[in-house]
Amino acid sequence: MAAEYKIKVENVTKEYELFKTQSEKMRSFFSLNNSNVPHFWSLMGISLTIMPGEAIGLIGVNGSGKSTLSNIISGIIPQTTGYVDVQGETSIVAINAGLRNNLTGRENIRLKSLMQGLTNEQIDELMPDIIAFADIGDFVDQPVKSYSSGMKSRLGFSIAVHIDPDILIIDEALSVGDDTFYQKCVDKINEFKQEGKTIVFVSHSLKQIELLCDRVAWINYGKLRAVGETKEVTSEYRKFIKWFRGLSKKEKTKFQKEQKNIQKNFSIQAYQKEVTEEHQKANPEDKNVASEVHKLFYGSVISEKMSLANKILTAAVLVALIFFCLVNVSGYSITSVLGDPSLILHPLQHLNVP
Ligand SMILES: Nc1ncnc2c1ncn2[C@@H]1O[C@H](COP(=O)(O)OP(=O)(O)OP(=O)(O)O)[C@@H](O)[C@H]1O
Repeated sequence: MAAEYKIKVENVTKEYELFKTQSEKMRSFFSLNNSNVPHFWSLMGISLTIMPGEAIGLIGVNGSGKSTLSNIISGIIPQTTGYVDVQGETSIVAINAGLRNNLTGRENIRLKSLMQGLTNEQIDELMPDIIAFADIGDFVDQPVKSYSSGMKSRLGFSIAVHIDPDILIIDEALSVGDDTFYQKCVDKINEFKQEGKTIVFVSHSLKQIELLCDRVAWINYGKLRAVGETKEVTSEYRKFIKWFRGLSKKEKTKFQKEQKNIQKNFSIQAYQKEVTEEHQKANPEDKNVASEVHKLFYGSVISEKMSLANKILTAAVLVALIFFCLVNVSGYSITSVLGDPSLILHPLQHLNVP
């Protein structure tokens, strides 16, 4: 049976390790203990269901996790834990996502369309419409790095809407265009809505959100603070913004620091325990709640980190490889070297170095 929803995220979290340097990141790959690296939880358990044909707005202050969530939904980055199910093809338009700077506009159109599964014939057919909608003139054959942010946004938006996705995710992409382009986008988004397509719209502009969205989710420092009717949630959010602006500079810094500390000190184990207890309360007879919640947390996750077992295995393979290389160079048999490892230091063979 087909799912009723279009997008479902349950108990989704996202953790980042804040490495200071690239070499620190490399070292952590082989290290057995990463506890010295500061951790940051960009999302701390988000659950949200989005229905077909719905236009849902994501709002929240800078750094609250809106782009992280929209990138997880569009499959650009994996979640750390939790369940994500997206029924259909997504296409994301974001200010800084998707376009390759060294390629021309035309090449970007082809690349992105191919990545979305279109054939070259389909792309040839769509090309003039995409270029016309983006309205970037002769720049279409120039590298994207020479575009203004408005031009990039127009091109990104044009590609995204013309490849006809089931789900359109727009992350702040309308904020850099001029009024004429903005109106064109609004018309296109309304067209999409009438066709019953699903839209996830990330914006700091409450006016745009109120104009385009049926429902709004307010993400606040990694948590879902409210979700519901657009007017109700934007009104709550406006109250929060007013309260925040009323604080002194010192109070603002203190508040933000406290929120960030909560995100740094978030415990996934404690959260999993909390969710397990909630599920157990709702289903007191269910004996398998703990394993069900564990599956919900980790069942559909592709781990970005190497497990301890994998690290040990990789290290063992490396050591074995080095050992066999040394034995080979030494000229002794493996059994001789195993009997007397010091033989490796006195090779029978000598490399003929000119
Ligand atoms: N690759 C990364 N490494 C470390 N931290 C990251 C990374 N990407 C995002 N973050 C952090 O995650 C948090 C959420 O970022 P995100 O971009 O999702 O917020 P946002 O709500 O979209 O913000 P904005 O409104 O400014 O676009 C921020 O504190 C950010 O610094």
